[in-house]
Amino acid sequence: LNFLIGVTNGGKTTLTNRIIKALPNCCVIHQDDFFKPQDQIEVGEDGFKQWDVLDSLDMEAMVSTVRAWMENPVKFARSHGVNVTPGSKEPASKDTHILVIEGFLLYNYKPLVELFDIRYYLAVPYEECKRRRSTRNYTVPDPPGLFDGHVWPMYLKHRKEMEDDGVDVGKSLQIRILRDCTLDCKETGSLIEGKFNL
Ligand SMILES: Nc1ncnc2c1ncn2[C@@H]1O[C@H](COP(=O)(O)OP(=O)(O)OP(=O)(O)O)[C@@H](O)[C@H]1O
Ligand SMILES: NC(=O)c1ccc[n+]([C@@H]2O[C@H](CO)[C@@H](O)[C@H]2O)c1
Repeated sequence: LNFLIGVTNGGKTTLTNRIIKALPNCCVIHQDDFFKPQDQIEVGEDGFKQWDVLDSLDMEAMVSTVRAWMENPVKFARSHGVNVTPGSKEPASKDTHILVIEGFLLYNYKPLVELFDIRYYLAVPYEECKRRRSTRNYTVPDPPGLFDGHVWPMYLKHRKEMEDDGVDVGKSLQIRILRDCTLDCKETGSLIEGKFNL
């Protein structure tokens, strides 16, 4: 299981799409697909719909989807239209199957944190993040002031919680990932950090 987490507009989806194009037997689960319907999103004291909190996501459904892949990656791949290499369905097949899970709030949900093998963290500075966000069209468009009033403060809060919980990123691996991902880093202008836990 590979986890790709990072700030909104850090380039997670872009990088994920490149990874799945480059690798066979590679499935992806997007956390954004698990947002609850709009009418179930709470409105905070600040007047904003609280999209950037765990309560806005059906995390149990997300974990069930991850478990479905773990139980039978070949079946999961086929039902999601992912090409599998011939022979993968043999019981003794040694083919490697990869799952990429990408999202902005993955490390703050314990049942998911327990499952990861490899994780990467994408970050972009405030100004760049705000600029990119302003070009996006989400299914529910950002009301004026949402970025500074909700999105960025929640990002800082969750990042701090993650660090306080000791979900740190390994330095040696960071170097290795930086080397492996030189191209992507240059292209995304993103900071990429990672940790292997094998
Ligand atoms: N290498 C890059 N250089 C410049 N802009 C980029 C790069 N990669 C992605 N972007 C732009 O940044 C925006 C966010 O990219 P992407 O959708 O991959 O991010 P994300 O982390 O998945 O965001 P979110 O979680 O909010 O959906 C897009 O408009 C995309 O075109
Ligand atoms: N995908 C959606 O339904 C949706 C709706 C409103 C806001 N968002 C934003 O998506 C980002 C994560 O990718 C978060 O910052 C949400 O604000 C998504």
